[in-house]
Amino acid sequence: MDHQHLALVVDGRIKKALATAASVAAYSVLAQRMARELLPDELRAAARSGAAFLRARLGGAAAKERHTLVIRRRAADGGFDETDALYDAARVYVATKIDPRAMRRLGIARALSKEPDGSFGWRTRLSMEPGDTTTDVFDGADTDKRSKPGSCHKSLELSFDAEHTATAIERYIPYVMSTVDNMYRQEHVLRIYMNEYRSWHGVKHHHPSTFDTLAMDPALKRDIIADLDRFMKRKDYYRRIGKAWKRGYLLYGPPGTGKSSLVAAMANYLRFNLYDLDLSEVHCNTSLQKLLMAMPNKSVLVIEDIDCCFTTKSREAGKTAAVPEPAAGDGDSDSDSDDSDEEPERRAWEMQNQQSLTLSGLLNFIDGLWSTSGEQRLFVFTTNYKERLDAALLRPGRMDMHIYMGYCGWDAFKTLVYNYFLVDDHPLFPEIKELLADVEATPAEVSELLLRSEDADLALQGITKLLADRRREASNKAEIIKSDAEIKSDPLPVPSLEM
Ligand SMILES: Nc1ncnc2c1ncn2[C@@H]1O[C@H](COP(=O)(O)OP(=O)(O)OP(=O)(O)O)[C@@H](O)[C@H]1O
Repeated sequence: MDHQHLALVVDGRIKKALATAASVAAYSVLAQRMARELLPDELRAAARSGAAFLRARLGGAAAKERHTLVIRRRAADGGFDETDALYDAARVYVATKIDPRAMRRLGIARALSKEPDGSFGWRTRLSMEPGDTTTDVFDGADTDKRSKPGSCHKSLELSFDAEHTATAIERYIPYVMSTVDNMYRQEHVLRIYMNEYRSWHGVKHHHPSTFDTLAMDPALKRDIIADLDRFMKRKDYYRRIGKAWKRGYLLYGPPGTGKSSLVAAMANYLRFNLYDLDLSEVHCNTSLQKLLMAMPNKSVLVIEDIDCCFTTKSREAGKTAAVPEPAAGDGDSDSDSDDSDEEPERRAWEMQNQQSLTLSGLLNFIDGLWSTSGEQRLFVFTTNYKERLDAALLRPGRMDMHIYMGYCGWDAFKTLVYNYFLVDDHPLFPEIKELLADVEATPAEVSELLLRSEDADLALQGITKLLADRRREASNKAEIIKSDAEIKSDPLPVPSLEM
């Protein structure tokens, strides 16, 4: 017998483990962890699988009809070298289910794998051997996967009770695909793209900011994470309500409160590439459209300091008659860069017509028909001065979430101290907590002081001093203002001259 029985077990806990910890190149690590943490499930699954197998083999009154899906290495109509995407995904998925302790025979290999930071390292990979079995439980339904390596083609077989056919095809297969997609995303090195004139240029993005390291109000942080999670799951929802699968965030607050860090944390969390749009490089709406059209799915568009990007003049220009523009090139661009042989006349024309880049042009494009041509795109605008923003940007429904990034509160402070020193308590904490309630300091200021010393005591003393000085200055200032006000309300009697 030259085939594999792969009996996979998926329940809520394993799904979670896969979502957070799985790595395509770390099958063995994951498998060992799962074996350690989830042994009772595995045993349960093994028992279930055995029973199902016996039922199917022996027949009898209790045996249920089983259906099988054959996942071939090459799709029936695929070209000679074309490997079926589902076959690849299923093999990767199956590998994550291996419990080395439960297998008598296992394939083992050493391979060079790319780490998330872009470096390479050796990893051990385990794989199923012919004759092995694993069971997966998806929403309570058992599925068996079997692999049949043949002489001309290989295939995997997925079998399940006939009553679960719709679940297997419509939900389980997409689940396997998206699980593997997420695993690849965790491994994929993120990039940040910047625009130069009409094209994007990308570099590797290793911004260390994550939601764990971000210092902010914990409830707000939870809300943002929940919002992102909801957004990612809502493909069918957006389709049903007839809206583009995109989401807009407006981040506002004083300089140094973590707006850029939050953008990086969002991109890292979703594993999306960043497109950092510098509008001073964009001279008209056509160029803007070209750039946006080159922005792929699953990406984040960021425009920083949006309040500085559009002058009143340019806002109004959008309302006046459109300036005739030279015919745009092919807008159906998938590439990141397409302006290498841009005609100098076009560039000159656009430079002369800078006023034609408008906020309404940007917003119309983001909300318009183009927005429905892509999926899973985030738009993030940041500003230090929300009150200066155009009403068109603030109107309800324009940006889905307005997020205030404020001065360093107590929880944010503790996060920063933990980030830098792995310290979650200190004798100076009560005094600092009291000071933070009275005076304003940005997380950037606090971070800078924490970075100055490798000694937590010294760093915290520095912060205590900064905050105490600031409180003293504020109280001196308040005293002066108060006495000025008293003088004004109680002016010295002016001598009057009586004739
Ligand atoms: N909320 C925060 N959590 C963690 N670190 C922070 C936070 N805010 C600021 N920092 C630290 O300060 C540096 C500057 O912060 P960041 O650029 O994110 O602030 P910003 O609000 O975007 O500032 P600006 O408005 O000037 O662009 C960061 O690199 C980080 O080290």
